[in-house]
Amino acid sequence: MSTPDSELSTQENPIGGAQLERIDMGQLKCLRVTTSKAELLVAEQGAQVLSYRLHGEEPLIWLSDQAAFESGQAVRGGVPVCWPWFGDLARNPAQVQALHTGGRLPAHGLVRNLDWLVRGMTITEADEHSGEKESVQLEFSLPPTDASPPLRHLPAGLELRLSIHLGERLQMTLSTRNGSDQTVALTQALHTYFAVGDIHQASIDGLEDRPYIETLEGWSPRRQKGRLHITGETDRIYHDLSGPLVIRDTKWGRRICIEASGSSSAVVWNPWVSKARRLSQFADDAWQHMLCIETANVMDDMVTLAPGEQHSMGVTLWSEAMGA
Ligand SMILES: O=P(O)(O)OC[C@H]1O[C@@H](O)[C@H](O)[C@@H](O)[C@@H]1O
Repeated sequence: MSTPDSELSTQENPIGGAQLERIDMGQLKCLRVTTSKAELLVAEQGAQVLSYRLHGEEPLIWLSDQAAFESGQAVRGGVPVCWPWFGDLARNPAQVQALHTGGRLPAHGLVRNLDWLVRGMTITEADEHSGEKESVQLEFSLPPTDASPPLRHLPAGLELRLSIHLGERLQMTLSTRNGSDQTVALTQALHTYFAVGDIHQASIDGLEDRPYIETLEGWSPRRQKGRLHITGETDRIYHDLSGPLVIRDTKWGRRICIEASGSSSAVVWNPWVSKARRLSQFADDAWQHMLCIETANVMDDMVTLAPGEQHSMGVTLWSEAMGA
């Protein structure tokens, strides 16, 4: 059965089974979802998933031990939403840059440290008669562009939503609708920080033979040879992706599977030793236990929307025991 928003108490779902609670983490209002299989924590600021773990297992999504839960500051870890540009605006296609001539132009766009609106929370209980599976659905939207000062330079009527579905797997879908009267070009990412037992024993399948941009060496074009092992600072933009990406984590004996839709590019990032020391909310040795694989629409994979058009980019995550 589904529980409409109004029936959800701020403590827990009185029906039992899956629970949804409102909690504060420092200055941030958060939603904590607990199902029979997993726990998920999401901040209303940035509609940022902060952590995700299956009960009894290591976290799938990494959250920094030094995370600051402060208003106006993106949290280090989880899944920050990068929109309507990814990374440094100056590195984006000319059509994307052309839309942003006023206001602040921070790395990764404008929305990861804004308060989003909670549009819906739905709990579906398992029902063996109907075959319904237990799940929780959260719906967030960005406030209208004219209601939030950092968004006022965007074309009026541009809308952004994030749907988060927690069932057997975690699914996130970022949808943009161009309700403005002009064509809009944007880049974006679901900047997922994955947790790994030991980066030296982790590798990524699914990038073999794919073209990529090596941002650490003059943004030069390269081609991936074989499976990717992370052996130093890594900051790459992969293109022409089609199948799932898989993190093989030998230390924790599991695979994390990442299936994207509406996206053919991904960013792979690990700061390694010296950049780790310069990062905010990041312990000096934290690089050993995280790996970002960011489901994206970047560079030639940017999204162009005529008035009235919409685009959705999604990612589904799950883990499997190695050898299974
Ligand atoms: O520190 P930030 O702004 O959250 O960015 C973290 C990293 O995000 C990655 O997406 C970029 O490719 C890196 O270059 C960057 O360092």
